[in-house]
Amino acid sequence: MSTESVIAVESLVTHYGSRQILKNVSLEVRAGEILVIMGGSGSGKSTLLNHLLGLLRPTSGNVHILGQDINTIPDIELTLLRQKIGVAFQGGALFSSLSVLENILLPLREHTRLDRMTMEIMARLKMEVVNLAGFDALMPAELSGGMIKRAALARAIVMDPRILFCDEPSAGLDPVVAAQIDDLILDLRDAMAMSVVVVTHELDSAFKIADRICVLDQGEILAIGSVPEIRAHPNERIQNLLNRRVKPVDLDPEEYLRRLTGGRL
Ligand SMILES: Nc1ncnc2c1ncn2[C@@H]1O[C@H](COP(=O)(O)OP(=O)(O)OP(=O)(O)O)[C@@H](O)[C@H]1O
Repeated sequence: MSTESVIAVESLVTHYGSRQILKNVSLEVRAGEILVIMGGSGSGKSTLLNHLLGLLRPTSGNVHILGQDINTIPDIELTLLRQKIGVAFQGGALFSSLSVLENILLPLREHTRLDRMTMEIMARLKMEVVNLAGFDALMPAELSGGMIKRAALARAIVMDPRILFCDEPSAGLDPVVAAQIDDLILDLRDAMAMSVVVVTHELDSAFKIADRICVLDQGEILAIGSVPEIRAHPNERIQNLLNRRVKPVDLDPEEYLRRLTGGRL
């Protein structure tokens, strides 16, 4: 694995209204690695992912993707940068009125001027890779959960991205199908020499695919390290997360009263 970094996040702070959600988050993603961002519900995973995609602006701090500051680059360069990034959204985000093939063709139609036959060949190559060959004409409603995830992955990699983002790739799948998706992500990284950022709360999946795991809790990074390092980490909050022990969040009494009264006190 290279030490070149494809993503660099520095001192990221973000708020929703007056509430601080990410607290001084810094991390890097190295070329060719699979970095798993892991954390419980509400820990800030989706918020962090949205920052990495340039969909949210931070209160302070910055995010560099492939060497460019995603919050300050001109729109035209942002469009070019986005072509080097593939995103497999949670739930697939397939267009229900388009067939599997048409869904996978979308990025090529949007970003290239290739002729139809070339685009179809490129899309079908990726359908082979994700084991969906021959399912061109099926509509999203006709797909199983695992097939939806595979179609979303095929669409995310159709432009041969440098970085692939996967949001909860195995959530909602039975264990066997979830394990197949994990294997597919490992195969894709090896075959396409991409960096992969996976957001998940599935421990088994994280331990199986991660080169490094970033543990997020209440908007802060508790640790970043290899699977053995995270498993053996002495931090109690990390061990609680790994052992699925739910510890009540320390609540400020004033904040608690404000919540109970709907902000009227
Ligand atoms: N649009 C929003 N407006 C206000 N607060 C928000 C918004 N989106 C998220 N939050 C809050 O920010 C915190 C982090 O949410 P986020 O969705 O990033 O967590 P998550 O780790 O992805 O959770 P999950 O695994 O349940 O999806 C939560 O407390 C959530 O309530």
